[in-house]
Amino acid sequence: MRFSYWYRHYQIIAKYLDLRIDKDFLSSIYLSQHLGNINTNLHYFSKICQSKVMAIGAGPSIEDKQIQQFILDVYQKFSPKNNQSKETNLVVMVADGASELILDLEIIPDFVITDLDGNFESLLKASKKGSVMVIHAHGDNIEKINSSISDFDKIVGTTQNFPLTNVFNFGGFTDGDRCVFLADHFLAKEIILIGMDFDSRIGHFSKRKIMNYDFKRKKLDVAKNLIKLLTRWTNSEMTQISSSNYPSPIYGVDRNIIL
Ligand SMILES: Nc1ncnc2c1ncn2[C@@H]1O[C@H](COP(=O)(O)OP(=O)(O)OP(=O)(O)O)[C@@H](O)[C@H]1O
Ligand SMILES: Nc1nc2c(c(=O)[nH]1)N=C(CO)CN2
Repeated sequence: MRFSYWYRHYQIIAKYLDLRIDKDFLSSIYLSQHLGNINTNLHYFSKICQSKVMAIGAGPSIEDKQIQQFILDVYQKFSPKNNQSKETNLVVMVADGASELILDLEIIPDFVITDLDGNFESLLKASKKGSVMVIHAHGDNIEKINSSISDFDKIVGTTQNFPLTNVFNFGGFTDGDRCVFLADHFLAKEIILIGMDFDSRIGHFSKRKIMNYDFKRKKLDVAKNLIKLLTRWTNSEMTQISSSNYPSPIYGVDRNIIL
């Protein structure tokens, strides 16, 4: 997404959520400093091109057994070690809190998209097992950026503000919709949205203690609207998988499948 186009949306989001744009910028500067001058390996993302991406959020539907079975079935069928056809590579992208479940299912995510707000043990475990950590700097995680970056191995920095050395802006806001923007940016052939239940209750794998419920709900509104916006121009085919317990259709996606 072109930065100038994103920036207009970011300004609207900042106003809606009452965010401090200066603090967002400061956080990105710290992240850039921590990552240093050695070029980030953007080669990590090359596997996304023409792939099938499972973009997994922490909505309540991932607590349902049939959704977990769906994730396992897709993984078993298309993961590089099982995929005989080699036509479509599978890439697993997980938003923050959902990494706990995905690791429990014995899947190592290719990418964990995080603002370091999720279960820290799961983030560390994913990183130790080889996941690329796509770490997002914003005005409300400055302390975590400064204290935790050195705990992770393969890191790519992101921001919702101006891009800086080793800190990229691929568009998107919450960890869930940023998975989808990242997959689109690196030209995924297909994006399967799972656990993106933006109209439902806050998922158990999302933050356990919600400090500000209204703020969290508003962030989910933003996420849903951004994905709707992306459906207007993306060339990736988008399929949303949800469960009948938590219907949260995103209009504009190519297919809505309710399990
Ligand atoms: N009902 C839902 N509850 C929670 N997360 C959801 C839901 N539906 C979709 N999601 C997506 O799953 C992602 C889970 O991420 P998580 O809540 O762990 O971290 P986050 O984006 O940093 O949120 P926050 O900082 O607000 O806690 C969210 O970013 C959101 O995009
Ligand atoms: N300033 C600020 N920016 C964000 C925040 C947040 O809490 N504060 N949360 C996000 C993920 O949900 C994404 N961006």
